[in-house]
Amino acid sequence: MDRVAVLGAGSWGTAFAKVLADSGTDVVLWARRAEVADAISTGRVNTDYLPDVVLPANLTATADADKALDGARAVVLAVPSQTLRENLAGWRPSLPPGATLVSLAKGVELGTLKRMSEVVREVAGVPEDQVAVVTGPNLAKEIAAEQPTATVIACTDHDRAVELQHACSNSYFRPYTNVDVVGCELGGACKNVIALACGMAAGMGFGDNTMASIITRGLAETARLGAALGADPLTFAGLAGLGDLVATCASPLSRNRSFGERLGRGDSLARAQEAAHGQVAEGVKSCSSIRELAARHDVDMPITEGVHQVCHEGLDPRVLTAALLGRERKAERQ
Ligand SMILES: NC(=O)C1=CN([C@@H]2O[C@H](COP(=O)(O)OP(=O)(O)OC[C@H]3O[C@@H](n4cnc5c(N)ncnc54)[C@H](OP(=O)(O)O)[C@@H]3O)[C@@H](O)[C@H]2O)C=CC1
Ligand SMILES: O=C(CO)COP(=O)(O)O
Repeated sequence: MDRVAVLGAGSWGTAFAKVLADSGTDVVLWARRAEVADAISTGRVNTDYLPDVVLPANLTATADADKALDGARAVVLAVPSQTLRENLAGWRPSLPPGATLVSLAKGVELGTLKRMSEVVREVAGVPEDQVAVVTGPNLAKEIAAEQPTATVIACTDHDRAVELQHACSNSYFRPYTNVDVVGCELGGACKNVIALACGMAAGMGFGDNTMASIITRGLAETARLGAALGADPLTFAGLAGLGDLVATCASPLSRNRSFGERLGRGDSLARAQEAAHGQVAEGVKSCSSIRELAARHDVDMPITEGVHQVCHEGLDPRVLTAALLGRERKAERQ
């Protein structure tokens, strides 16, 4: 692939731009603040998000989105889920015709309850097969440090997914393709909410049995939602499902898990938000949209419901624990 634009120079946008560049693809990275673009251009470092990582020479940065988009074969969208619609609407006039539009965001839009690829299709006015999603166990800091990982490129157009796969394959990053966009996106969005629950459990002092139980039951409720929305059930056993769930729920690098941990230790939502230093913990908003989506499709998601109540209705995580344990007894695969 000749040239790729990455729009959004936070942790994952910057790390993914590095992955592309290290795979031999020329990349232009757009940062919304000129000082971030300047620091990358002059010092080869994103001082705000990945201060210890030297970025390769075939990665250039700009604060001018038109410049980044000019002639790009693929456009990677690396902004938070809840701002993607507004950002993309601004970029739409400059999107190169036919370019693959790639979402990195893991969330479900508040209000519309749309997945990110649905938002992209709607705002950019492109067909489903022009939109791809990259998702999997991909903690940005580890990838920026070139620690080996795998990921999934989901697109209904297999050839487009393969083209992107070539553009971002290297010695530390191994992308697989998948045509189940619905399942892959739901896996990425729902695991953030389950990671908040795991963080809460850790904050309350619970150990590995509790974590494993939340992860496994979290996967069960994610798969139930997936089934209702037409996802392939096997996707949830793969990198975009179980893989990302395990990485995010277990890692101290996860913003969602860390956020939940603060709530579990008794911090208020406002204090947890302050401690996030402006970095996005997508599950805090997506717990509400996913809960609504589940209700619309009559799907039972008790952990997601509880996380929503802790984050937005002031429920004490200890009360949530008691409520989850006190639910009506049932068979595991009911
Ligand atoms: N970090 C990770 O490990 C991974 C993240 N993801 C997903 O990728 C997406 C992006 O996350 P990530 O890069 O980590 O987020 P960060 O919080 O690290 O960075 C967010 C980026 O988006 C920019 N931004 C914030 N608000 C707006 C806005 N209103 N308009 C335009 N740009 C904005 C920020 O700019 P500024 O610096 O100027 O505020 C920053 O460049 C999320 O959906 C996340 O779930 C997926 C896999 C891994
Ligand atoms: O999506 C991620 C790892 O795959 C990053 O998780 P956090 O957003 O919780 O840091």
